Amino acid sequence: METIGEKTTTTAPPVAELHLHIEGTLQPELIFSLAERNGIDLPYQDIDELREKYEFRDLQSFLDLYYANMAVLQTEQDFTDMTCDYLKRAAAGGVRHAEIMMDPQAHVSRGVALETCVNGVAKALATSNEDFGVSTLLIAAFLRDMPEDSALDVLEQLLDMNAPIAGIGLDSAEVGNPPSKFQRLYQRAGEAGLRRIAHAGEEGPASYITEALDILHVERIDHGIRCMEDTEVVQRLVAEQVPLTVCPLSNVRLRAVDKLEDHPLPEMLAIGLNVSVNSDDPAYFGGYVDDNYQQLVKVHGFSVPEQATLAANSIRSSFASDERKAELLEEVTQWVKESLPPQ
Ligand code: HPA
Ligand SMILES: [Zn+2]
Repeated sequence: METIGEKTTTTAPPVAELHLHIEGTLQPELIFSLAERNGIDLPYQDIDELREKYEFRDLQSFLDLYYANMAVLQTEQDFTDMTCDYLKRAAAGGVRHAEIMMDPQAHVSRGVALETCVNGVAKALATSNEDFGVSTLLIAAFLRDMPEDSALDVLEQLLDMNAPIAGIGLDSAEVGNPPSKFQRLYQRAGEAGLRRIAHAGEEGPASYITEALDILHVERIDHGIRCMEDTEVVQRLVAEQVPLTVCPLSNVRLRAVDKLEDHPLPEMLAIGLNVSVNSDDPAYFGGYVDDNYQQLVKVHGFSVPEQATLAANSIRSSFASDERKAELLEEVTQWVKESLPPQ
């Protein structure tokens, strides 16, 4: 769709992807080829049968399949191949910087060594800028439906092995697992100099956002869309410009919103929240970050300037160096010039 006259464009802007689970990039084709490589029997006959399961009722129904499919990830090479596949596709869609979450507990609990999953992903990230033009950071995400002591144990192992992680995150089943459950984990991460982010306000209430900020001292909120239910929380997020890494297609596919037309992102942008657009688990939710942008243009008529604001928010909210941020913000400026109709 090329509708420059309406100030929209088919190409998404250069962005930083800040909310991406690397295990959520496992495409069905790769699941089947890794299963064959590792001699793993899958409970599906073919890719079509697997894809039929991608109809989710809620976050948990997705997580059940997300964790089950990880069974094919056994060797360092498996993790490297998965990460390279994502970086190649993300780069094609305009991603220039990616801060990638991985769930180490989901792998060590399957008998995969911590070094295997960490080194496998890290090997792909080490040359991502040269290979794909994407600068990257790795974030260890911890499972909130497991005990805090399990997370603390894995974090200590990551620190002991000097794992190349920039920060920690908190994901998995949100309701009933409030951020306050992980106060010691986040205190330890802060003492170790790690950046801190957390999922909050996806299915959980706006109060989880407040807990993540005041008890875990996070710098970014993953999702955060349920802030819109609490005026005071919204006012604080606007005043403090707390980054919210929103995932529109994910919210539709996990039924956090009924359809994209109902998504609060346009209002969130309009009232001055510091929002970015991300793909979350693109292999499961029908699109990479550029597909999210294109759906937002199609359904909500996001203009070139609005897309540029979202892109600039993603870059400014990243943990990239100031030099890298300036470089990417200049690319967004150039994208706007190329996307707007000639004066
Ligand atoms: N929310 C919680 N846990 C997750 C998600 C998410 O969006 N994606 C992968 N694990
Ligand atoms: Zn997520």
